[in-house]
Amino acid sequence: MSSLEEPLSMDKLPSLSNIDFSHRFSSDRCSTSGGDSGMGHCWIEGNNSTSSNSDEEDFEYEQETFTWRHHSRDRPQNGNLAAYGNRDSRHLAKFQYKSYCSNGGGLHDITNMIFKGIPKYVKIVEVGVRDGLQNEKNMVPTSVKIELIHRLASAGLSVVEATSFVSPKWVPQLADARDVIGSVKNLDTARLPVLVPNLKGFEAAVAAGAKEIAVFASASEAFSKSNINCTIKESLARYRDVTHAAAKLNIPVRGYVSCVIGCPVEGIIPPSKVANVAKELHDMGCCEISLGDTIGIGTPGTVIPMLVAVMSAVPVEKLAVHFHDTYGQSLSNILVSLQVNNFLHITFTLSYSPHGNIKKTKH
Ligand SMILES: CC(C)(COP(=O)([O-])OP(=O)([O-])OC[C@H]1O[C@@H](n2cnc3c(N)ncnc32)[C@H](O)[C@@H]1OP(=O)([O-])[O-])[C@@H](O)C(=O)NCCC(=O)NCCSC(=O)C[C@@](C)(O)CC(=O)[O-]
Repeated sequence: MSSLEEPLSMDKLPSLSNIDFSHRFSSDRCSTSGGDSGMGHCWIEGNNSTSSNSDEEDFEYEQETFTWRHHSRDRPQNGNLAAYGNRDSRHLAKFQYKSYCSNGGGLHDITNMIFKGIPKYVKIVEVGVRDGLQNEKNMVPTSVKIELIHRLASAGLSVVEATSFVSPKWVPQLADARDVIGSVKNLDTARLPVLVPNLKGFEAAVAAGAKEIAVFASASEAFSKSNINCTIKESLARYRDVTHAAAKLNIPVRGYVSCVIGCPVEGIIPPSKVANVAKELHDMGCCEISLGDTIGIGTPGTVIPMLVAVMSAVPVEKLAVHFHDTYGQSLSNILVSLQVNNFLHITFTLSYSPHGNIKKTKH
C-alpha cells in the first residue's frame, strides 16, 4: 500500500449517516407538497424552486444563462480553452438549475442512496505540475518542474501527473515534456502519468520513458473542439487507438472527462452526456475515469446528479473527481463526492502564484 492509500483519519469524523438529511433537505422553500415521504421534494441550486410529479426523468435542466470570460491571459492562437485562464481568471457564471427527485421513494430513499458515509482511504492524484503549470503565463524552467516533481513525491504523493505530450503550439508551457520525463522516469517513489491527446503523443511519451498515461475527452462538444480540435466522437476514436496501443505495452491509461458540470461555451452539461463519455472511456479500457469540473462551477446540488448518472454507467471504484476551486466550491464538492458511495480518488493541483510562491488549490 502506498503512503497515499493510508488512512487520512477520516474515520474519526462523525458519520454522516447519522445526520438527519431529511431535515436539511426539506426546507420550506424547497418542499412543495409537505411531509417527508411522497412526491415533490427537491434539491435546489440557483434561484428556482420547483417540484415535479413526473417519474420519467429524475433530473431535468431548464434554460440557463451562462456567461464566461477570462481576464488574465491571452487566448492561444487555436483557442485552446483549457490551457489558459480557467483557474486564474474570475469567471462570471450565472445559471439556473433545477433538479427533480423521482417520485417513487421519497426523500429518505434518495438520501439513503446518496449518503453512504465517508471512506477510510482516499487516493490523491497530484496534477499540479501538469494542470497547474500549463496555465502559467511565464514559462517555468524545466529544472524547477523536475525539482517540483521530486518534492511532491518526497512529500508522500504517490501519483504525480508530470506533464503533457501535446502540441507545443497549443501548450508551449509544457513543450519540455520529453526532458521532464527523461529526468524523472526512474523515480521509484511515485507513479508519473502524462497526458496524451493522440497516438503521436503516446509514442513520444513512451519513447521518453513514461510508464502511465492519461487521455482527456470532454462532455461538451464545443470544449472538445476548442481544446483538442476535434469532436467528442473523433476524440474517442483517437483514444481507442491509444488505449489499444497502451494495452499491448501494459501501460495503464487514465481517462479524463472535462466539463462535467458546465462548459464555458455550451453552459450546463446534462449528466447523461457525462455518463456516456465516461462509459466510452471505461469500455475502451481506461482503468480510472476522472470527472473534471473544468471551470469550477459545480456545487453539491449539481455534482450529485452528475455522479449518480455516471455511477449508473461506470463502476464507482473506477471513478475519480477533479474540482477546480474557481468559486470556492471544491471542498464541498469533494466532501459530497466522498459521501456518494465512498469515492476513492481525488486530484489536487498546485499552481504558482505570479510572485513565485506555491499556492494550493483544492480539486
Ligand atoms: C490534439 C492536438 C495535438 C491537435 O492539434 P491539431 O493542430 O488539430 O493537430 P494536427 O494533427 O493538425 O497537428 C498539428 C501539429 O501538431 C503536431 N502534433 C499533433 N499531435 C501532437 C502531439 N501529441 N505532440 C506534439 N505535436 C503534435 C503535428 O505534428 C503538427 O505539427 P506541424 O506539422 O504543424 O509541425 C492539439 O489540439 C493539442 O495538443 N491540444 C492539447 C490542448 C491541451 O493540452 N489542453 C489542456 C489539457 S487540460 C484538459 O483538457 C482538462 C483536464 C484534463 O485538466 C481535466 C479538467 O480540468 O477538466
